Amino acid sequence: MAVNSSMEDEYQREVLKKNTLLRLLKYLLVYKKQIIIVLAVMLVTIAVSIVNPLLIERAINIEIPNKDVKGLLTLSILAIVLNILCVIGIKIRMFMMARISNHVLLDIRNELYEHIQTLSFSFFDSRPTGKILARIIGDVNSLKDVLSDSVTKLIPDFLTVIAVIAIMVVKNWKLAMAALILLPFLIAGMCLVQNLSHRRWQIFRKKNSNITAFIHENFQGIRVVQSFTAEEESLGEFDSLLEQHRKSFCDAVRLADGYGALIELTWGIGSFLLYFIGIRILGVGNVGVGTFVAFSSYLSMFWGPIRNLSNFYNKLVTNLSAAERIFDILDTEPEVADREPVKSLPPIEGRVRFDHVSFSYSDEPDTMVLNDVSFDIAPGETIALVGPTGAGKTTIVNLISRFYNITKGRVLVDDMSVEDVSINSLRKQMGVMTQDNYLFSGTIKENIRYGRLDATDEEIVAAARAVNAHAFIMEMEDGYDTQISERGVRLSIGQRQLLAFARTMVSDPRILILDEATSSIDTHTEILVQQGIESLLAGRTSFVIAHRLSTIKNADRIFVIDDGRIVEAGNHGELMEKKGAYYQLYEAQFKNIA
Ligand SMILES: Nc1ncnc2c1ncn2[C@@H]1O[C@H](COP(=O)(O)OP(=O)(O)OP(=O)(O)O)[C@@H](O)[C@H]1O
Repeated sequence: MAVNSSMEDEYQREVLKKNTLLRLLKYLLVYKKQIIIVLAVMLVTIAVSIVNPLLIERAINIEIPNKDVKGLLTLSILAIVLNILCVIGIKIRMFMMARISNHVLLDIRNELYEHIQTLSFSFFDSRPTGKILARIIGDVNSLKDVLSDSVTKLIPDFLTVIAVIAIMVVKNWKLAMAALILLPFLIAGMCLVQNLSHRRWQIFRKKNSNITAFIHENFQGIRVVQSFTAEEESLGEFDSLLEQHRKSFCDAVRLADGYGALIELTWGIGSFLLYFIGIRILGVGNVGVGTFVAFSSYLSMFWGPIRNLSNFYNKLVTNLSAAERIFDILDTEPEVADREPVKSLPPIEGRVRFDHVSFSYSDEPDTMVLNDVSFDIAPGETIALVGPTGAGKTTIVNLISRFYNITKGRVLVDDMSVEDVSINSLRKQMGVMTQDNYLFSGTIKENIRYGRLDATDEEIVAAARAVNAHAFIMEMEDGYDTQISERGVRLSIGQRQLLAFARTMVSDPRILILDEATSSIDTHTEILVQQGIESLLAGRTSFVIAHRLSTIKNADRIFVIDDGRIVEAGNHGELMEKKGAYYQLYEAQFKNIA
């Protein structure tokens, strides 16, 4: 199913819930030492809470009838000390557990982020950024409660239930049976409800992710939305997403609420049975008031945790779908990956060869975007790629950097197939400049240094000078230390291009891929940009998806691409003489641009 729209639900594999749970617990086990301390503290607090009713029973059955004030006082002091210890213990365990679960969330988020970085273009092509964000932020956040509750609630509640049952059975098994007789019904109800509930929470998560994707996409494109005055339509779509979200939440929560009522009912009937059987069948005289009071306390100590456990179970079912979504991404293998045995590409001269390359973005037949493309480029040559839109120019350059796996044929760099060398060693020697020229928030210097992280300040200035960016940078308030915001919105389009040139210049790649921006800029900046391009291209093998006549004319060879094939190749003069596809393109497109 398509996922590249905020209006569509993502496809998600059905995953065995038990596996998801075990996998989540593995993250907790990294902190087993701290968890052991939490559990030890917890055992003490549980023991104290279980002893409490026994103290009351003793007070009512023995000390009060015997009017033993000293005994009562001793019991009270003991109860106070134990309960203070219990409160301190609870605070310690809560603090420690909050820290552990926070660490686990960071670990998961880190692993997710690291993994997503390894995924190929095809992964990002098929998913809006908002949906990826929803998984890294929203889904990971919703695991927080499950993680901390699984240790701070699940284990103590479970232990409490076991301990209370044991004490009740030892003290009076008939009363114990009376109190617990409804438990099997509750468990059966829980099993019935959970499958349905899980599915509904899965739907809710998808709707949630659609909203994040929509908001992200809309704010990214806010300039387009506002300039086309499409706010109303946007709002309409958003309302519809909110409505779907509300409905999915209500569907899921209705089940959860119904289940909560069932627990309360079972608790009430359990208490009734305890008193009924105790008084009518066993007789108060046979049981003792103190024992009744103690049993009544145990009953709430029993049903309280049972209620917590089922709430936890509910939460688990709710959030397990978030965990599944996270693991779904972690299990996605990068389509483009190093092939074993992987070799590092040694420093290259810059020869590039396409050997009968065909390529399709999808697995479906008859969708070839490139058809049997072959060429051989000598080191240092500049190739201009021209052709109608959608012809396959970007696709050709994407394959040189191996952003996608080639469907048929081979791409060779210095006679080594790009599929046989490590992706890292290949891309390190390439400079890829798309029209996007993405700049990050930070200083100008940091943005240029992104090209090569160990570049010195002098190298950064030299690179900026070489591409004509130095002058405008020095005119800014803090020169190279001027802060720019995300995407460089404070800069003009021409300035952004010059900065992107400097960033590539500092990385000093042997092979340069440049998608020339088409946007028109003022004549002065245009001259600067043209000179910048010339300095960038000098001495490197360059592929330019060319839109400037000057670049095309200066290129050693021009490839005219049409329908995924090279239909003509040669320099400007040769192709003009030929009066073929290039000549027509020149007459139609390039003749009138300087
Ligand atoms: N990520 C993608 N997934 C699927 N199809 C794609 C993808 N990118 C491009 N295409 C398709 O591949 C074909 C070639 O696209 P490409 O971007 O290589 O063309 P182009 O010559 O660079 O066009 P332009 O000059 O408009 O940028 C087009 O039909 C396009 O729709």
